[in-house]
Amino acid sequence: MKLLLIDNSNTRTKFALSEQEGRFSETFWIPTSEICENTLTHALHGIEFDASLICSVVPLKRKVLEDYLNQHGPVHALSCQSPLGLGIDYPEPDKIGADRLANAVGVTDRHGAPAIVIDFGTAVTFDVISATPAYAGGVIAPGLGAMGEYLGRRTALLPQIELIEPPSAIGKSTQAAMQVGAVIGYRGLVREILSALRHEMDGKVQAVATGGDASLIARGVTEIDAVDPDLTLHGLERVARRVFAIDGG
Ligand SMILES: Nc1ncnc2c1ncn2[C@@H]1O[C@H](COP(=O)(O)OP(=O)(O)OP(=O)(O)O)[C@@H](O)[C@H]1O
Ligand SMILES: CC(C)(CO)[C@@H](O)C(=O)NCCC(=O)O
Ligand SMILES: [K+]
Repeated sequence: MKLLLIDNSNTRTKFALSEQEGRFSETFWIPTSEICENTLTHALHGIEFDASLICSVVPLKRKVLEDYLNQHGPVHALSCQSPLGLGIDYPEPDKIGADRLANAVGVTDRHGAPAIVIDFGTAVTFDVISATPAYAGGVIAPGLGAMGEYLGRRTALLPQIELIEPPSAIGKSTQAAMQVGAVIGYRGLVREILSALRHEMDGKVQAVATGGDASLIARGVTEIDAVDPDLTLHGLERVARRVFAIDGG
């Protein structure tokens, strides 16, 4: 059975086909702002699949995706009601972003629990999975992109910057100085939050990073144990296999 997995996030919407567990083909992305019936028809032209699973944190786009995919077979939208294989220890489970739930499933399945998963996307999210395993809550902070963009928009003299490793901590240009603030400053944010989370948990807890900016920020941060770029997709696949009753689900 061929599954179409869709991660509908605020910046990019990622698509992947899965026929064999853990192997993704036909992976591509579309800017989320451009998701409409037309772009979907073009992007999915010639791609065959039997069922699809949507993980959306953009309700209007989720509706467009669901309406389109419903014409092409069974569709499941990931939520706290989905067969996650995890408990949820949280006062209002239906308020948790579907991507955060997918990340919790992915990290538990691939790395075990307890764990902290950090997703460096438009926002950076930290999600905690207890030893049970159960989703226990987490942290939402501005993404690295937002940190870079904000100063360029709100000041007269500061430019937009490219988010790359600065050559030294002492910035020798406006751009370099801003890159230190964003990239090195961001690593400090990550270390401090991880330390506070681990302080409230028992024993050794691994931290796994994913999302667009994960490899840049994780560089040299020993508090992050692994970078797993496709963690959200793996979580989606795991849930899809259960929903559509595929072997190994
Ligand atoms: N080709 C790219 N296009 C857009 N962003 C990119 C790209 N490559 C890396 N990035 C970085 O990835 C970040 C966005 O990450 P990602 O694609 O994981 O976002 P997202 O999943 O849409 O975010 P979110 O889930 O928070 O909405 C941006 O801050 C940017 O710095
Ligand atoms: C935090 C984001 C934007 C990260 O993609 C998403 O998970 C979301 O919109 N969540 C809803 C609020 C919450 O998770 O508490
Ligand atoms: K994401």
